[in-house]
Amino acid sequence: MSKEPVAVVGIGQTQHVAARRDVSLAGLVREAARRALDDAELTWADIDAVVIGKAPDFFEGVMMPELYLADALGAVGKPMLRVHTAGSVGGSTALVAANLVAARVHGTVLTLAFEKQSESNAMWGLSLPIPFQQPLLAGAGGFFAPHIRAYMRRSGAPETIGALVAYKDRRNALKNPYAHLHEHDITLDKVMASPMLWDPVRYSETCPSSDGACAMILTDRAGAARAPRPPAWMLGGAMRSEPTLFAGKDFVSPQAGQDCAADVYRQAGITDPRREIDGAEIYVPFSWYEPMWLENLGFAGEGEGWKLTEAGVTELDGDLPVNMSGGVLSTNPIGASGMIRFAEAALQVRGQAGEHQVDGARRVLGHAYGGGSQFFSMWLVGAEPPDS
Ligand SMILES: CC(=O)SCCNC(=O)CCNC(=O)[C@H](O)C(C)(C)COP(=O)(O)OP(=O)(O)OC[C@H]1O[C@@H](n2cnc3c(N)ncnc32)[C@H](O)[C@@H]1OP(=O)(O)O
Repeated sequence: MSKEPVAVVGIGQTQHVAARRDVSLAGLVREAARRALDDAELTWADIDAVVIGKAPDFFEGVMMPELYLADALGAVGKPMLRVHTAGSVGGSTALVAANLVAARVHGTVLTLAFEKQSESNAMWGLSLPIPFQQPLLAGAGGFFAPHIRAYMRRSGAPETIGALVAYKDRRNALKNPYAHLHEHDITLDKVMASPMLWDPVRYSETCPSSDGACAMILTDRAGAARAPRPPAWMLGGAMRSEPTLFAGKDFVSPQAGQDCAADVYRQAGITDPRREIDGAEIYVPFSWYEPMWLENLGFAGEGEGWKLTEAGVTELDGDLPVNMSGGVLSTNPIGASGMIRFAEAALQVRGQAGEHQVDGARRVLGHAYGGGSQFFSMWLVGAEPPDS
């Protein structure tokens, strides 16, 4: 039996900031959910099931928050499910919800991902002492910096590439009212003069820690026909995992990421991603991950990703715009960040991305990764249904 086509008919985000002291976790998620319902012009009664995701509980110190969020998310008397795949969770949560629609288990599903990092300290939360290793890691930056160095050495990329990505993403964020960082005085010189945090990652080349939530309403063909605004259609979606450490693991271009992208392209009938995809929202928490993931996702050959960045191809008005919303580099409520990538891709093909809209975007990729580059989730959305 063929799968039911899946449409995104509602999207809601909170204002992403360093600390949302005015709301509880429940208040934060409800705000995003309400906005998604309003966008779809639906009520809580129209939702058949709720699928939520967030990164590890120790980010807020609230264990199993899903136990008390059922009420805030209108899930009393309905199925509710929590997904966890570290930083990629926002993407995999959306895919679990999409698969419930595709399999005709539910007609309309609310999916939501969140993080309220101000309740804790993500950098030190991510500095876990791993058995049998030197306890020298300071946060995710400490973990990923050596892999960036490996990429720089392998590709021969000039030192300026990371700053170019940061300068672009922070300028894009100025066009996105929901973005956390709005640095109106940003310049390339300012990025390059910012303090070195985790060599080679400077202060302006890292993501902030954010509070925020993102929600989407996913529905079937009948639901899409009733939608008040143009839907985004899922053309392909996939997840892949691999262990954090194993002999032969390539941290610069993990096999799981390559396989995940290849699966999505196969489902969507894409044979040349660089030419057939109009833009991408890629999970880039540290600026150098833009060229690294461009290669991992097949947009550039090995060692060539930085050339796209340097040539301006990934700028908002470039040939392959990347992180039009300002990306993770400007907003990182970790658990929500993957879903924000998926939602921003959907906004683009719905023509509703406002000032950071790419003219005529028809097919856009949403990407997320998490853990020690071990979980990947991606989807490709289009302006037309998959069978059109
Ligand atoms: C899979 C993954 O997602 S891996 C990535 C996981 N996330 C991380 O590793 C988080 C990395 N970032 C950090 O650890 C922190 O934001 C740091 C170290 C860069 C800065 O730490 P702090 O100065 O203590 O940040 P804090 O959250 O208190 O924010 C202080 C101010 O600086 C701003 N700020 C935080 N980071 C940045 C940044 N990188 N660039 C510019 N401004 C920033 C905040 O918005 C806030 O401003 P506001 O008071 O006007 O709202």
